[in-house]
Amino acid sequence: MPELMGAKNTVNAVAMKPRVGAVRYLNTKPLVHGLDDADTPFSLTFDYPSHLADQLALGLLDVALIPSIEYFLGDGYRIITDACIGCLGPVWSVKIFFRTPPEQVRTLALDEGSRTSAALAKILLAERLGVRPQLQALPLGSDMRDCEADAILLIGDRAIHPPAIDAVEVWDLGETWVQWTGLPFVFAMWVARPGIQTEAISQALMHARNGGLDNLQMIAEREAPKHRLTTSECFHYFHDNLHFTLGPQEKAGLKRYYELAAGLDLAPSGRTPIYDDCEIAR
Ligand SMILES: C=C(O[C@@H]1C=C(C(=O)O)C=C[C@H]1O)C(=O)O
Repeated sequence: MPELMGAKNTVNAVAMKPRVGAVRYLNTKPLVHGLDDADTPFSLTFDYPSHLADQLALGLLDVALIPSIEYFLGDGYRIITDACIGCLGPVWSVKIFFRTPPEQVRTLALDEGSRTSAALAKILLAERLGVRPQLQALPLGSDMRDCEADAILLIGDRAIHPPAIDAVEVWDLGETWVQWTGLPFVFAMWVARPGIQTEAISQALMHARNGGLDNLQMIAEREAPKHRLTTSECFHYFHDNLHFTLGPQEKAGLKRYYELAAGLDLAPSGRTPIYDDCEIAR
C-alpha cells in the first residue's frame, strides 16, 4: 500500500507540473534542447504558433512560445526569458509568394499557423505600397497550389520546401523587415499568463536555449533528414537565419513592429512590454 500511495503521489506531481507549449517547427529545436528529461520543471507540448496563442489565452497552457503580436493582444501577459525566435536578416522560413507584382495584389492568403507574420505581411504591403488586399485563410495542411490568391504567406516548415508556383516575386519577410527598418525582427517569445510562478520555468528555458546554441551542429545532424535538408543547410538556418536572443536591439524591433501594428488597428494601442524574471528585465 505505501508503495501504491507513493506511485499515486508521483502521478499527481507530474500532473501538476506547469503546462508549457512550444512551436512544433524546426526553428524551435535549439530552444527546447534537453527539455525532454525528468528534471524539466514543466510538461512540454508542441503545436502551431496560432494554436499555442489560443491555448494560452484559454488557460489551457501556462507558458507558451507565442507569436509576438499575440503578446500585445493578451491581458497581463509577461515575457519570461530572453530566449526568442527572431532574425537579423533573411529568415528563410517566412515568405510571401506573389503571383502578381506586389503593388497589384488584390487577394492575400495567410498561413493559418501564423499570427505575427500575417500581421507583418499586412503592415509591409500597407506601409510600403499602400496595398490593402482582401484576406483569406490558407488552412494548415493545404497545398498552396490549390489556392488562387494573388499572394500567399507561408511560415515554418512548409515555407522551407514550398511547392513550385508561378511566382513573379518572393519576399523573405525577415529580410524585407530588416532592410526597411534597420532593426531585428522578433517572431515569437516565451510568454506566461497572469498568476503563474515562472522562475524555474524561465531558468530552464534560458538554459535550454544556451545548450541549444552550444549544440547547433548536433541538432542539425539529428533534424536535417526529417526535413529533407543537408546538415549544413539546417545548421545555416539555425546559425545564420534564425536568432534566439531578445536583447536591446530586438526589443527596439519589437516596439517598432507593435507601433506599426497598432497604427493599422492590428493591436490595441498603449501597450508596453513587461519583461519579467530574466536578465532582459534589467
Ligand atoms: C521564423 C518563423 O517564426 C514563426 C512565425 C510565427 C508567426 O508568424 O506567427 C510564430 C512563430 C514562429 O514559428 C517561422 O515560423 O518560420
